[in-house]
Amino acid sequence: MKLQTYEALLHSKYRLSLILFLFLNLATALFFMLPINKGENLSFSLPATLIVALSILLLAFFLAQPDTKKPLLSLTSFIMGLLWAWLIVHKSALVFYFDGGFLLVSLMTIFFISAISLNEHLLAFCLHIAPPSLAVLTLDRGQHSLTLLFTIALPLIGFTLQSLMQRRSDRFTRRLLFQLYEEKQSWSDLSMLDPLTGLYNRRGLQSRLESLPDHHAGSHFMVLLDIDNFKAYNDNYGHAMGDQALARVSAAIRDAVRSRDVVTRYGGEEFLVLLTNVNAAIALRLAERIRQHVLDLEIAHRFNHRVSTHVTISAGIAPIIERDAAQAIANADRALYVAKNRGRNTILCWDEIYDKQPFSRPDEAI
Ligand SMILES: Nc1nc2c(ncn2[C@@H]2O[C@H](COP(=O)(O)OP(=O)(O)OP(=O)(O)O)[C@@H](O)[C@H]2O)c(=O)[nH]1
Repeated sequence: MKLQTYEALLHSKYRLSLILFLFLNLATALFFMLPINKGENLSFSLPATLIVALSILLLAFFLAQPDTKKPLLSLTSFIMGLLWAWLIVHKSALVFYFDGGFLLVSLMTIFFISAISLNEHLLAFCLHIAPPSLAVLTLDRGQHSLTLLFTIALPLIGFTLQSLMQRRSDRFTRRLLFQLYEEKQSWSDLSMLDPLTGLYNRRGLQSRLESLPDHHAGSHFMVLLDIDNFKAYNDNYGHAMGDQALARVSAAIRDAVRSRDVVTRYGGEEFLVLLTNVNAAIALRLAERIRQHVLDLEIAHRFNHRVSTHVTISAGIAPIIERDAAQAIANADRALYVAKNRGRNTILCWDEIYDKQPFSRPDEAI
């Protein structure tokens, strides 16, 4: 579940409350048009007609405008509350026998509408019941104060407490969701990094490739790098020293290129650098800088003696053509093998070997 999905869920709940609220107002106002006493005609009072008309209009509006924002619910509730107060005053004048029963029923009806449709919106709830409650208390003139106050206070207190609990639980859910989302993000970030070197792994590279902006052919380059004679280094200095060397070489590669370039640990002692928005000359210069930075580390490697007394690196470079990164990597790989054949500590561009004789892998050549 995404954060946006949760927000969308809250919005759809809000919208449903609004529609239910209008529907209940509409139905109740129509019911209030029925005659109070037997034998009377339908009473089309102005406030009841206004509630019906407003409910229909707003229902049509909200159904047509699904993105309507929250404050409208409070405003609509208050307007409806005022109209209900007006309707109760109007209707009470027509009641044949006044014993407070009509006021009580009216009040309960308003609370019924609010409790069902506004149970998650305390402000709208209060704005809806306030005008009719005041109207009822005024009309009653203190005759049934206790009963009416009890009828108003009990649901109001209950509703407020329930609303506070609901808010706490909503806040908790929201916090939990944010926390889970952040954890998911950091797990996802970690899953793209190589733990030894801190560089991107293949998954990280894939993700960066997917977000690579469109470019004209040949403006991004792949540089595949491989530490020379690393097996001999491991065999003679031990695996732990090998790990240290790998970490230092990784840092040197990262240092040598620009921050927008993507440096990946592609395999054991193999690295892939995605150089973005460069031309062939700059790509070659950056690869040369990497080679020099690694040599400048001066990591002793006696078993690399045919090449140097320090750890060295070889590289193959190839442009990405028609967004085909896999083909560019394959081409860079070929150039790398030829570079190894040519004595290691060497950089070679794909176009230098393109269309030339098939080459053999360095191990096969030795
Ligand atoms: N210490 C350490 N060694 C690793 C790691 N991953 C791969 N290696 C070692 O890297 C070495 C790679 O050796 P090879 O593929 O034979 O290549 P090489 O000896 O570097 O020879 P060339 O590439 O031809 O110059 C192997 O001995 C692997 O065990 C790692 O995470 N840590």
